[in-house]
Amino acid sequence: MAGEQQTALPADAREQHAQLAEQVEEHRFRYYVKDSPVISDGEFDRLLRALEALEEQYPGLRTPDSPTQKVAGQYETELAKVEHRERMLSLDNAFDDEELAAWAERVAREVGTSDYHFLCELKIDGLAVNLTYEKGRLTRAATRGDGRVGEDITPNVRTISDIPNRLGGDRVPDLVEIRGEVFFPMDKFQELNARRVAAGEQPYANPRNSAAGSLRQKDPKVTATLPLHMVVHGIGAREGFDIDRLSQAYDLLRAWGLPTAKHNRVVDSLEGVREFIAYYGENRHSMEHEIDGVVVKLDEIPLQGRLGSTSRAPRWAIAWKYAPEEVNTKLVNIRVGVGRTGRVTPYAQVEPVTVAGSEVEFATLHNQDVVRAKGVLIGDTVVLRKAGDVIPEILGPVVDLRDGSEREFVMPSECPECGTALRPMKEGDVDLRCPNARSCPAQLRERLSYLAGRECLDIENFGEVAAAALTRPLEPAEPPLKDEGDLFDLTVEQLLPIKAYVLDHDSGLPKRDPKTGEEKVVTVFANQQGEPKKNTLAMLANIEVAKQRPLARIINGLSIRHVGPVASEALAREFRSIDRIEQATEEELAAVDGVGATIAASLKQWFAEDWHREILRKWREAGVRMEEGAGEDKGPRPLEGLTVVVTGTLQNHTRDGAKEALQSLGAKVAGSVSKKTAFVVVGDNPGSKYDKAMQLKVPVLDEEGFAVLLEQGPDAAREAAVPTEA
Ligand SMILES: NC(=O)c1ccc[n+]([C@@H]2O[C@H](COP(=O)([O-])OP(=O)(O)OC[C@H]3O[C@@H](n4cnc5c(N)ncnc54)[C@H](O)[C@@H]3O)[C@@H](O)[C@H]2O)c1
Ligand SMILES: [Zn+2]
Repeated sequence: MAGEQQTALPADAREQHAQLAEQVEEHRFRYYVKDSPVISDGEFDRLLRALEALEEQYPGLRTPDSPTQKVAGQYETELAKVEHRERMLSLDNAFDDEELAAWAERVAREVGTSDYHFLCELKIDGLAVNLTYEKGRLTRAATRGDGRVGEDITPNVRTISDIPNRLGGDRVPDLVEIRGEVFFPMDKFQELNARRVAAGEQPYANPRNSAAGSLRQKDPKVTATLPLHMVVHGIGAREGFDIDRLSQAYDLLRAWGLPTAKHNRVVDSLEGVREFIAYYGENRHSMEHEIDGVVVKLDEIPLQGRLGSTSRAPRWAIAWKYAPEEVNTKLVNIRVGVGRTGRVTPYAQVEPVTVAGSEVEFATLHNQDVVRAKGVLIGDTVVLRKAGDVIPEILGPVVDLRDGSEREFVMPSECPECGTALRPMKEGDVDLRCPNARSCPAQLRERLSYLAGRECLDIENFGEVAAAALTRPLEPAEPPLKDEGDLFDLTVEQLLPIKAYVLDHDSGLPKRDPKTGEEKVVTVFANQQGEPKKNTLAMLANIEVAKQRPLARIINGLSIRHVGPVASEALAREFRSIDRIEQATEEELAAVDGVGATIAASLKQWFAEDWHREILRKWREAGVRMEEGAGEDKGPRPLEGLTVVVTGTLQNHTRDGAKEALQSLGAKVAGSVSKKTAFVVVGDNPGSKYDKAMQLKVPVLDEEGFAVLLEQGPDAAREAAVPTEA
C-alpha cells in the first residue's frame, strides 16, 4: 500500500514537502530553543497548515518524522534533559466553526454515550511546563520538549510565587504531574524591555518570548526578579487519587494551593462552546494574560481514554484559535506629528499589514523615551499588535533579522511643519513642543478641526481637508488663515483659487496617486469649471450659522489648555460672557466649581497673549455671539441658585451625567456638604457626606427623589426627600 502511494508521488510535491518541513523545523527551533521567533504565530500556523494540506493530498508524505506528527523537535540545549512520566501533547486546532463542528461530531460518534460534557478553558499564550510533585513536594519542573523529554527548569520555576513548593491541604497524593502555562503579564512587558535595553541586552519581541526566555535563563536569580505567573491546565501521571471529571480535578488542585484558571466553564452542548468562544472573543483583553484561543476538552476522564490520542495531540480536546492580533512587519520609518497643543510625538510608519481585520500602516510611539525603551531601530522587522479597537502598537523588534542596515531614530530638533526649534514646555518634560502656537500649520490645522468639530461650533463640511487647505495651501503662497481670527470673514472669492495636497488622515502626509506615485493636488473648494463646489457654499453657510452657537461651545473651541467642555460649561454659566471671563481675577476664576487653580492660571495666560485677544476682537466684529443668550437655547433654569451635592453610585446616572443634568437646569454642584447645600443626592455606598447631610438636616434625595428634583423642581423634591431622623 504505502509503496504504491510512494510511487504515485510527484517529485515536486516531495520537494515542496521537504522544503516546508525544513522551514517548520527551523521556526520551531527559533521559537522553542532560542525564544526568538522571526515570523508571527499566524504565519507559522499557515506553514504548518500548508504542510498538513500537502499530506492530506499525498498521504505517503505523512511519515512519523514529519513535523505534523510531532509535538515539537528534539533539540540539544544547555539545559539538562528530563523524561516526563506521561507524555505532554500539543493540541489540534480549529480555525473556523466548521472545523470545530467536525471535531464535536467525531467526539459524539466515538464516545459511545450521550452523557458527556465539554470543559471550556482559555488558551493562554505562554510556555507549557510540567511540575512533578512527589509526596506533596515539588521535585522537578520541565519544559514540554518533544513531549517525552523536556528541559529541566526546576530552579527557575521555584522562583515563581504562584507555584507552591509544597502542596497544602489533606489527601496530598504520592505522585502527580501538573501541567500548566507560565506567562508574562502584558502590562509588565514594556517595562521589562526598557530595563533590558538600558542594560544593553536585546529586547524581546513579545510577552510570550519573554516568558520562555525568562524561564530558560541559566541564572534563576534573574528569573526571580521577573513577574512570571502560571495557570494550571492539565494533569499527567498520578498515583494515590482518582478523578472522574477534569473540572473536578481542578477543584482538588486548587485546594492543594495550585493556581487554577478563573474562567473555566462546563457546558453540555456545542452551542454552549460557541457562546464561550464568542464571549471571550469580545472580552479577550480584560484578562491579565494574553489569550490566543479557547481549549475545549471532554470533561469526563474515562471518556477521554476512549477517544485516545495521536502521536501529536489528544483527540478529546481541540484548540479554537482567535484571529491573530500580532503580526510581523517592517518598520519603514519613524516620523513625528505635531498636535493641537504643539506636542510633537513620534509614530511608526510600517509596511502596511492586515491585523485583526483592518489594514495598519501607522502605530503610536508616544515619545522619544518610548522609542528608546522599546529598542526598535528604523528598518527593523517588528512585532505589531492591534488589540480590539485600541490604536496599534509596536511590541518589540525581531533582533535576529537585523542585517546592520537599521538605524536609530533621532528626534528632530525642528518642527517638521514650520521649522521652529522644538523645546520642552517645562524643564524635565519628556515631550517636546513646537512653540510657534499661533501659525504652525500643524497646530492651527488641529485647532481649526477641533473648533469646527462636534463639541464646538459643529460646522458641517468643514473637516480636516478644509482645515489643511486653509492653513497650508500650495497656492496661493499666503494661507487665508494665519490663525483662527479670520475664520468668520472667509469669502468665496478667497476660497476658489486654493490648491492643496490631499493629506492622509493618520500621517498628515500627502496622499499619492496609486498609479503615478505623485502627490495628489486638488482645488479644494472649486469644481472643474472654477465655480464653488456645493460643499463649499454649504460650509460658508454653516460658518455663518455657527456665529450663534452657545457661549460654552465658543469657549471650548478656543483650545485653551486644560479648558475642555466641562470647564467651558462652568465658565459660561458663571460669567455669561467672554468679556467677564477676561476681566475676572485668577481667584474668581479658580473659585468656580469645575474650574480650579490650574485652569484659572491657564485662562490668565491665554488672555495675556495679544494674538489671542485679537482673535476675539475679530470674531466679535464678524458678529459671533460672545455672551450667553438670555437663556433662549438653554431652556428654563428651575434650579438656579441651588447648590447640590451628589454622593455614592447612582443606577441611572454616571457621576458626570448627574452633574451635567443639574447644571443644565441652573444648579451649582458642590463637592462637600455645608449649611448652604440645598440637597444631597445619595446613591449606593454614599459614605460620610450622607452622615453630614443628616447632621446638618439638609434634605437627602435618593434616586427617585433626584428624578423628582430634575422633573418637578425643588419644592416637589423637598417633599420627596428621605425623612431625617429627629
Ligand atoms: N512564530 C513561530 O515561529 C512559531 C514556531 C513554533 C510554534 N509557534 C506557535 O506556537 C504554537 C504551537 O505550539 P504548540 O504545539 O504548543 O500548540 P498550541 O499552542 O496550538 O497548543 C498546545 C499548547 O497549548 C497550551 N495551552 C494553553 N492553554 C491551555 C489550556 N487551557 N489547556 C491545554 N493547553 C493549553 C499548552 O501549553 C499546550 O502545549 C502556535 O501558536 C504556533 O503559532 C510559533
Ligand atoms: Zn510647528
